[in-house]
Order: sequence, then structure tokens, then C-alpha cells
Amino acid sequence: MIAILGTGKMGEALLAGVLRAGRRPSELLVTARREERAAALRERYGVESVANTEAAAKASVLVLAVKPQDMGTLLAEIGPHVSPGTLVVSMAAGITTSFISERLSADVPVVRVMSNTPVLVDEAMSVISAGEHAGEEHLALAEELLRPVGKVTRLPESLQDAATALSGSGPAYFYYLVEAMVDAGILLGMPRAAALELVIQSAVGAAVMLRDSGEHPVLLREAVTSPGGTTISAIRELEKHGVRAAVLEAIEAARDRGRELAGG
Ligand SMILES: NC(=O)C1=CN([C@@H]2O[C@H](COP(=O)(O)OP(=O)(O)OC[C@H]3O[C@@H](n4cnc5c(N)ncnc54)[C@H](O)[C@@H]3O)[C@@H](O)[C@H]2O)C=CC1
Ligand SMILES: O=C(O)[C@@H]1CCC=N1
Repeated sequence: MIAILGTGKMGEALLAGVLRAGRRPSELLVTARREERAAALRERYGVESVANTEAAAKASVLVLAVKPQDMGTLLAEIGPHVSPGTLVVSMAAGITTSFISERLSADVPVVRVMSNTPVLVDEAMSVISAGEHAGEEHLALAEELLRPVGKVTRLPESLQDAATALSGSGPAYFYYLVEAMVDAGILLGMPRAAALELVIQSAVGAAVMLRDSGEHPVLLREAVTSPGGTTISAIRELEKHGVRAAVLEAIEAARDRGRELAGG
């Protein structure tokens, strides 16, 4: 039995994904803070909703999908009910496996995951790390859970805050760029709907080439950048405005914020 504790945006996306991948609703339990939310999940997915303590006692895999700020309260509630035979998988930004282990009985295996919202379309990037009591079999179990909703990679926990900044938040940076490019289209007199279509399809095309061509991004960009042409005029402005430095600083700030989150 797999239980998802705190079934908000990410928890629901994972729930929908594992059901799409062929698990039966009877293999899943969910918890939610509000009864209307629990009722909506029961109706939408045919899963049972229970109290956190009941989920903790019944499930062999517990997925913690609450906000980092709510993790202490949740762990205080479920701690006494989690047995060492249970695998705890945390999806929260910033929360370390030791933060979780300290609040559970000794030897409970904990795997930390940083996924992202493309879980919704089975294109997630999930980065997993083993805590002190988790071994190969626990990482393999977490991989089995997450693989149907996208790509899964293993990294040491010391890189999880960096992964959060790069791929956890990553989709937001691409959406932000799309927004800015659509504004540019408006500035150039393009109807909004047309600008959106042009930008989205360019993003999709570029993403598929990045994933499937095997070419380095620099070579892909050079292939677009004709001598004396239009693209280099745009690149000069991006460089002049320090966009590369802004990206470095932005992602470093996201990493630093992740480090702060466990402290509340
Ligand atoms: N939104 C994103 O793009 C990503 C979020 N995350 C992580 O996933 C986690 C969840 O994020 P979201 O789904 O965006 O947040 P959310 O706010 O949509 O979901 C959290 C849910 O937990 C519920 N909750 C809180 N305390 C509870 C308790 N004691 N018992 C039962 N339910 C409780 C809340 O009512 C809410 O529905 C966070 O820790 C975040 O760091 C990770 C990667 C990406
Ligand atoms: O912004 C956040 O804190 C979460 C974690 C990664 C993406 N969203």
C-alpha cells in the first residue's frame, strides 16, 4: 500500500501518474487537511482517504508531499506510527533526510526526492537521494514509483538543494521566458494568440532537439545564429543586459532558499 500524505498539487500529480501507470486505486491511500479536498480526491480517483496516523500505520510506502513549513507538524503526528519496515519518501524542498529521521523511530529508511510539475504529463525530472538508513532496495522502490511519471536520476543528498534550484523550480524559469517572449511579440505588434503559438512551438521544438539530437546546446544555438544575421543582434542585447549572470545568481538564490527551508 502506498500512502500520499498532504495531497496538494504535487501529491495529486503523483497520484494521477501512478494510477495512469496501472496501479489500482485500492493500492493507494491519500490524506488531506480539509474534508472537501479529501472528498474531491475520493471522487476523482476512487482512492480511500484516511487520517495521517492511519496512513502511516497501514502503508509500506509513505510519500510526504506537504510544504516544507508543514513537515515538522506532520512528522510529530505520524512519528510514533511509522515502523522501520516502512519506506518514507519525502518530496519537500529543503527538508533533509536527517530532519525526517530525527523525528521517526530509529532505522526507518528515508529517500528524498526532488521532482517537478511536469509529473502531470509524465515528463518529470525526479532526483532521488538515500538517507542514512536507506539502501539500494529503497532507492529502487522510489525509482519504480517515479519512473512512470518521467525521468529519475540518483544524486548525493549534498546536491539536492542544487537540484531543487535547477529542475524543481526549472519549469518556472522556462514559463517566465515564454511570458517575456510573448510580451516582445506584443511589442512588435503581433496578436497575443499568434505570439503565444509561435513561442510555445519554438520552445517545444527546441526542447525536443535538446533531448533527442545529442547535440550540445551551444552547437544548437550556433546553428541558429547566422553571421551578420538577426539572432546575433538579439544575443548581443542579452549579453549586454547580463542575462547569463542573472541566471547564475537566480539559481544560486533558489539553492540558498532551499537550504533555509528546513529551519522554517
Ligand atoms: N510545486 C512544485 O513545483 C514543486 C513542489 N515540490 C514540493 O512538494 C511539496 C508540495 O508542494 P505543492 O504540492 O506545490 O503544495 P500544496 O500546498 O499544493 O500541497 C500541500 C498539501 O498538503 C496539505 N497538508 C499540509 N499539512 C497537512 C497535514 N498535516 N496533513 C494532511 N495534509 C496536509 C495541504 O492542505 C496541501 O493540500 C512541497 O514540499 C514542495 O517543496 C517539489 C517540487 C516541485
Ligand atoms: O518553489 C518551491 O519552493 C517549490 C520547490 C521546487 C519548486 N517549487
